[in-house]
Amino acid sequence: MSIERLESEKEGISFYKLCASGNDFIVILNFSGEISPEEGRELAKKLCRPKFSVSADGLILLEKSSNPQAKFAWRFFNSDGSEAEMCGNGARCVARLVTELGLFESPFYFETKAGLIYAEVKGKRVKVALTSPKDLKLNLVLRTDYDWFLAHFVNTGVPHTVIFWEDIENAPVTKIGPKIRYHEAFSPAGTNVNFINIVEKDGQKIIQIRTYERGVEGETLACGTGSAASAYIAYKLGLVNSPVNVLTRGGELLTIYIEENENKIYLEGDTLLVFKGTIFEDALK
Ligand SMILES: N[C@@H](CCC[C@H](N)C(=O)O)C(=O)O
Repeated sequence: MSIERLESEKEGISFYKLCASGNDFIVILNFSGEISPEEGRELAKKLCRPKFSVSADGLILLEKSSNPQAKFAWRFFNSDGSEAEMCGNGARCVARLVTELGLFESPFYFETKAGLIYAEVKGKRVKVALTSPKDLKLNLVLRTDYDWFLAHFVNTGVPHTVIFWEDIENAPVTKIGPKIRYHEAFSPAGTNVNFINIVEKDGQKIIQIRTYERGVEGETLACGTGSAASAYIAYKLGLVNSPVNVLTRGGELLTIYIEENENKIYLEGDTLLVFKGTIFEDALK
């Protein structure tokens, strides 16, 4: 393919690349519905690959919603092509994108498989209200072929298991993560797995977190719903007060607000608009 042809090529899928605290996403405007869910799954598998393609933790299709309360809907695909009900950091990214593009004015609601998400955008800072936490289970004993673990569980849009681990630098994220992710206690949906430690800095408690993500099948630099789940569990155990600061593996702080009266968790942090691009044929083979 010649440079001239590449430059003049009008065909191809336009996309945006965004990042929230090191959790990165490819976002495609699919309001025409041209890309089917099956094609979305295939695109995620191809385009999320590092080195061979754009590289990302997930791919998001923005679509029309039939819910009168929602401005739009999304389909979220993990990098392995699996579809997830929700993604906190992805939600912050799309809220920023549609606002920057002038498509919708903040605040607004949008539709996910987990339910309606409320979003407020202030420049690059985005705050979203997640779906109400459900299925809370504290103090589960999980046996694995390696060892047993004391764990906690909550669904903050997607399923999350939380394990306290003091030496967070050496937490066995990729060794034990998959064993818990596929543990029979969470079958068939599986779970994301968060290792957390609470430290005190300048009189303030901070949760350090590392997450093994379902559908990425590895550690990511941040997980919004995982940070929310961890803060919620630490709060329920009486270990922290709201708002809770969560230090992600990527080094950014996320702020989690727990509103008991509304039974809601809010997730706030910065977002990055990284680039806009066009996918060429070669990358779709
Ligand atoms: N990184 C996300 C969660 C994405 C979905 C997750 N991998 C799953 O399949 O449950 C976040 O920021 O919440």
